Amino acid sequence: MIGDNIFEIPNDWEYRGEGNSHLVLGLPKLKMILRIRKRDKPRGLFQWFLLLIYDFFCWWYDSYSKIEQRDINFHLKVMRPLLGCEYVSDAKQVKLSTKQAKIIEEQLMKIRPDFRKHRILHFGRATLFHDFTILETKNVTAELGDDTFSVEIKPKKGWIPFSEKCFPECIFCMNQYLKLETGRITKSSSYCPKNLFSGDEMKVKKSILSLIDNPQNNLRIFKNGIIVYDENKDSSEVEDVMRQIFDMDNVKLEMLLKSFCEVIFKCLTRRSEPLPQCKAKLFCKWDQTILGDSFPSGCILERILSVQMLDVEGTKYYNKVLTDKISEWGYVKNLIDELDSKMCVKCALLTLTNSENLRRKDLIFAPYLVAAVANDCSLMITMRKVRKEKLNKIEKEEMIKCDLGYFVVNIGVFDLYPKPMSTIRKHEMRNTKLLHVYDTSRNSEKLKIN
Ligand SMILES: O=P(O)(O)O[C@@H]1[C@@H](OP(=O)(O)O)[C@H](OP(=O)(O)O)[C@H](O)[C@H](OP(=O)(O)O)[C@H]1OP(=O)(O)O
Ligand SMILES: Nc1ncnc2c1ncn2[C@@H]1O[C@H](COP(=O)(O)OP(=O)(O)OP(=O)(O)O)[C@@H](O)[C@H]1O
Repeated sequence: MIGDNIFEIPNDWEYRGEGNSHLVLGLPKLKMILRIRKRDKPRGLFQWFLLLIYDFFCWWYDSYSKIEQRDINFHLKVMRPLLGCEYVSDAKQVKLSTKQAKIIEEQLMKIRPDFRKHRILHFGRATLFHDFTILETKNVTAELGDDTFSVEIKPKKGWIPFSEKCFPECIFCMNQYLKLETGRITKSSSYCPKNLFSGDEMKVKKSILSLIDNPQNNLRIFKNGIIVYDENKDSSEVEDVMRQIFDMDNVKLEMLLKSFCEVIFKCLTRRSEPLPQCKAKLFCKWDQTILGDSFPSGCILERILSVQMLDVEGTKYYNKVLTDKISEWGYVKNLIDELDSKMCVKCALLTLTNSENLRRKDLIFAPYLVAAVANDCSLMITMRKVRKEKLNKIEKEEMIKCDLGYFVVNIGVFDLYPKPMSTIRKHEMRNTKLLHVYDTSRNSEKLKIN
């Protein structure tokens, strides 16, 4: 917490976007984003009244701030070391005044998408993170274009754990049938996370094209922090966005898209510094043994996939051993308290959960729940084109090159807060539903053909 002082939201704030659990404001002058928790909107006067009383007690005991700090600790002490500090932002909790909060809430009503309005802002829980749509160019000597573009990808689950190997398709692909049925999407996506996480150049590039064709909530493109392409735009608008990214008028769209895929592929598979040496080396290398040389070491695809791979067994197993006595969030504090600081987080986590005399029983579920965060996180590639190409050798090596020029880039990962224990039950129910909907959809397709 920044003292107990109230954080003044700067006047230049802008609505950046929101998911199911958080709403995000961009704060351009601070180069930060403010990520505010959301909660269900109470229905009826009685629920509002209960919430008011509950809020009062939470304020009295400072509970909201403690809960937010718990999540920040998980972000900083579990997810950040697993993915690498170069990809994950620091985090600082802030307190907002009720008056400010009300003003912002009112102004946001006009901007927020209707399907997200059933959740309201939980101003007791807010945190500042680095704004990944801003590119640090202090050390770049080359002349750069004026605009910064950011490509946000929510890659979803690319790893198939043991009990899901018999599923007809991956969770993302099966979920398309369910989302079609519930009206969340109008057209099925040809994107598949397994292809993106294959590391294979052709498959990764094909995945990027699929995301452009049908972005859903898996692709967004920003220009200087303002959305220019997402599921709400017409796919024909991508041409103008590509022209702006490459700063080129006389090149065919096909060539622009080819170069875009080239840049994104190179970013997703860009080698990075190895994680700090782990003396134990018990589990930190096993995923690399499985992955072989599919990826350049330390690239963002490898880092996310290796966290997803912490779930070896799959939902079915964890759901079977889960009892109702286990609390929703207790595992987060227990995990942070029990991690052995002499090992890397992966070794410490798996040593802990494989130990025969595990003191905190809820830690058995930690690998699954940490993997669940990696299955749902997002990454952002931020880039600015080099205007004049008189670059020295070192500059060229640091930049990303494609047929249409050089780019300065940065890669960030976010949405790394813990998930509650009930996520396991939720996933088990979802999987049952997915299999059912998949089956009925396929059967009705077959009937149509016959
Ligand atoms: O269950 P999934 O795979 O559909 O993922 C949920 C996401 O749906 P998606 O399929 O990406 O559209 C969902 O995203 P949307 O609300 O659909 O944009 C959330 O990210 C949800 O996480 P949480 O409940 O906010 O912590 C996600 O729930 P978790 O699975 O991470 O618990
Ligand atoms: N550090 C960041 N830098 C730039 N933009 C960000 C950052 N964090 C979040 N955003 C933007 O805010 C949006 C919502 O944030 P986030 O994904 O964390 O919300 P969420 O509700 O937790 O998501 P989900 O529905 O996946 O659980 C993102 O889609 C992204 O566009």
